[in-house]
Amino acid sequence: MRDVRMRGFRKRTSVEEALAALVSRTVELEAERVHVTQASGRVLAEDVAAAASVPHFRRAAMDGWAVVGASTFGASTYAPVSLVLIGEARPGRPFAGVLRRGEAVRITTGAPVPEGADAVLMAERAEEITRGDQTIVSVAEPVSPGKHVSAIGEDVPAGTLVARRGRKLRPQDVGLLASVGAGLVSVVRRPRVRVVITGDELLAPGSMPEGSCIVDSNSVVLAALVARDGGALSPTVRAADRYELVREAIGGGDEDVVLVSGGSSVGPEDHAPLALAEIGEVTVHGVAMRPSSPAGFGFVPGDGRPRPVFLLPGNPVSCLCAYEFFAGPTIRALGGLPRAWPHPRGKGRLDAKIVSELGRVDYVRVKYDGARVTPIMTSGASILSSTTRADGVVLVPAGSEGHGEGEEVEVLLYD
Ligand SMILES: Nc1nc2c(c(=O)[nH]1)N[C@H]1C(S)=C(S)[C@@H](COP(=O)(O)OP(=O)(O)OC[C@H]3O[C@@H](n4cnc5c(N)ncnc54)[C@H](O)[C@@H]3O)O[C@H]1N2
Ligand code: MOO
Repeated sequence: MRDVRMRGFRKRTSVEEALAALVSRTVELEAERVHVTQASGRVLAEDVAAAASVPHFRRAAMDGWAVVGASTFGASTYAPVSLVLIGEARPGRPFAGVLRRGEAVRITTGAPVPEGADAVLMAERAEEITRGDQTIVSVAEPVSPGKHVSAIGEDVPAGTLVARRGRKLRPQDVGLLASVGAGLVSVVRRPRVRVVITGDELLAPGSMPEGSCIVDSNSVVLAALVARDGGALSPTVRAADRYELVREAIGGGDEDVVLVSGGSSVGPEDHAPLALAEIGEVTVHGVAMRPSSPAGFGFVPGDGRPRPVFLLPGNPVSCLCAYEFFAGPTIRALGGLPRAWPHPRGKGRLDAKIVSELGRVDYVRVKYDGARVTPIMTSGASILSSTTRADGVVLVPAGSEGHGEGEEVEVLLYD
């Protein structure tokens, strides 16, 4: 690779071209089977059909008595109908016999409705009276057949498709999968991600900034972003600004994705691009975007597939921005999720213009109140607080020189 250090970038790749190079070389990982109790948040790798109906028996929807509806017809407070109580049904403890007209079985919600019964009379609509050695259910109101009886498959009939391949399973999805009898579920393997933090000046998160050292914030941001995108993070690797150490940190390990923070640019200590070129390939270095123009990526050989390595500029906003444009979509795609930015979107009118350059994509931090979009002025790539003051970002496409005051724009919201 041509060493661009201290010479600068002659040509920058467009965001579009850079993304295309990633799309063509990063495909969904293989599936693995996990227990349904561990499947929330995972992406289904296969369609799942219900192996069993829910419910798989006729189920009482109310507490009361199971009856033959027709035997209560004509009942009123003045002329109650008497039914003979012949037993009890509880959830998990069904009534074993067959119920006939004129009979009642005490039943609680969730219990199987006895054979012969076709309705459940609510507890409020009748009362039990002891008459001799019999218990009589005195019914003051008729109940129609079918009332308060959940049919087999009312919730899910057996054989129904309950979740499609590609779905990111939500808590209620895994609940439904469990209820139809799913045990092991086939999900897309989570991409394993290695974060390499370079920089002699960096102290581990949790430290107090001191002397000429600053606290590494990029690994904290990246860890949260990787988790958001479904990646499984390995322990952070810290490399001092020495070529061999950076090369070892990038090449070591067997993670599916490597994120390298810092040392991406053209200074004498910016070893990451050269190290990547030595152990693999630099596909893109220098992108027509702001911030993050020194961003890049390439591939190192992996077990059966090339593993993408992302060069994320050290400046905190640039690091976040390069992740969002390139690493995030790739990690999501490897894990079976859409590449598209996961941010909720809003629309609003700019109350100040945004100036960009033709051919360059801009990542502009803005405040957004649901209607007005205000670009944040102090917005250098080293100003991480510009992203915490912002509610979201406006992306200015390469084909635009910016947006005028009053123009309607789309905002990608940070939460
Ligand atoms: N001659 C040129 N110089 C620079 C260019 C250029 O095109 N030509 N690009 C500038 C831009 S833009 C950026 S961005 C930076 C990116 O450089 P590096 O990726 O090599 O980043 P570093 O030099 O390592 O660090 C930059 C800055 O960020 C701080 N930093 C680094 N890592 C972290 C971290 N983990 N947490 C918090 N802050 C971090 C570091 O201390 C520096 O202040 O290059 C410009 N130069
Ligand atoms: O692109 Mo640098 O990423 O502006 O600070």
